[in-house]
Amino acid sequence: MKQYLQLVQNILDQGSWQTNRTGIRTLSMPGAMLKFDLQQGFPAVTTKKLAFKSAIGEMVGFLRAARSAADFRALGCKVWDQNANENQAWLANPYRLEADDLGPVYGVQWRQWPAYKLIDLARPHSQAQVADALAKGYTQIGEVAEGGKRQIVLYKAIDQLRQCLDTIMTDPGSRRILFHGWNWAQLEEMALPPCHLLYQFLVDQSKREISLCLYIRSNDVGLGTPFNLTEGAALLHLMGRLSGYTPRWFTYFIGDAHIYENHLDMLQEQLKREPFESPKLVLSDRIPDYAVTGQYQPEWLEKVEPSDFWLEGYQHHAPLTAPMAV
Ligand SMILES: Nc1nc(=O)c2c([nH]1)NC[C@@H]1CN(c3ccc(C(=O)N[C@@H](CCC(=O)O)C(=O)O)cc3)CN21
Ligand SMILES: O=c1ccn([C@H]2C[C@H](O)[C@@H](COP(=O)(O)O)O2)c(=O)[nH]1
Repeated sequence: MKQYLQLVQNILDQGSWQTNRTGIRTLSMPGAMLKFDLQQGFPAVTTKKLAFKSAIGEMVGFLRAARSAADFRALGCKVWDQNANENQAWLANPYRLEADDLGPVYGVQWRQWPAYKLIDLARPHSQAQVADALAKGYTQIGEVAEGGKRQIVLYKAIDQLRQCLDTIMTDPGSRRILFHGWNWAQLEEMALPPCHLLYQFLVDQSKREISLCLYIRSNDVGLGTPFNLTEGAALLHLMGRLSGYTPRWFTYFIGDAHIYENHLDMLQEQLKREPFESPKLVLSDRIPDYAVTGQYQPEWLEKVEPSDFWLEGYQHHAPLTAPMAV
């Protein structure tokens, strides 16, 4: 995983000091890209011990639309505890429901993006529009009268991830297979607005390969990047397994790439270490391979467990860690 070390070195060479909401300064660099051929191995950091089980637990939590740090802990991932319970701004936020609550973060948007339609009954084809919305799974939740106009309110929770998987199956040539976490209508209800927020899947029908472009608006290169690389690549493997395509290119775009001041020692130490060969990700045989079964089983998006994922041949240097900025 030389690319990770190159990113760290680039930030050290070209970054500049910035202040931010956490009170811990960062060396920051605008714009970075890492691109991995997953056929050559899994992008696990090797210059320290990757908390693989924790990262996979977080991803499984996203798949299940978790909104509580307790849900993540139950999956073996403790990294949300501080954001849920130690951030003063969040503790004072009226949308925080209870201890451990995170609000409608990541998975809630991935699996249950709230969608509303307002249909003015006086406008052309309004009845056909209502019928179309009902056929697409919306339910009528009310009626409002605004300025004398009658409007129907319809609601549905959009399962963006499932729609992506469905589209990979039904229209693999589509250039619209993406899901988004940045829901402006709910940002203020979240403990933290999403960092990894745009996932686009690209299918190569002739090679029977699937690729992912992931955009991360803000990335903590010391702690966040190793997790985000693991989760993005594992998600691509899972989507490939369920749709019968081989995972290939994982392209990782960062908006604000930064190193927190108190992570510098950890990263300097990693730069002194020679990276090992990349390991291989293995998915349990429990997860049905569409290429083998020919049976589409999208319910496995929810059924997978952290124990269904493991690394083979993972060689790493001694563990290193550093505090998370809250
Ligand atoms: N400042 C900050 N950085 C982040 O990367 C981050 C947040 N906040 N808030 C939300 C999530 C949580 N993520 C995190 C948070 C902490 C670790 C972390 O402490 N990792 C340790 C080991 C953790 C473990 O053993 O479970 C590490 O050494 O990798 C990783 C990802 C990524 N996110
Ligand atoms: O998956 C994640 C989640 C969070 N981060 C980091 C990036 C930043 O250091 C903080 C978020 O703070 P903002 O002020 O909202 O940018 O968390 C990450 O790297 N990966």
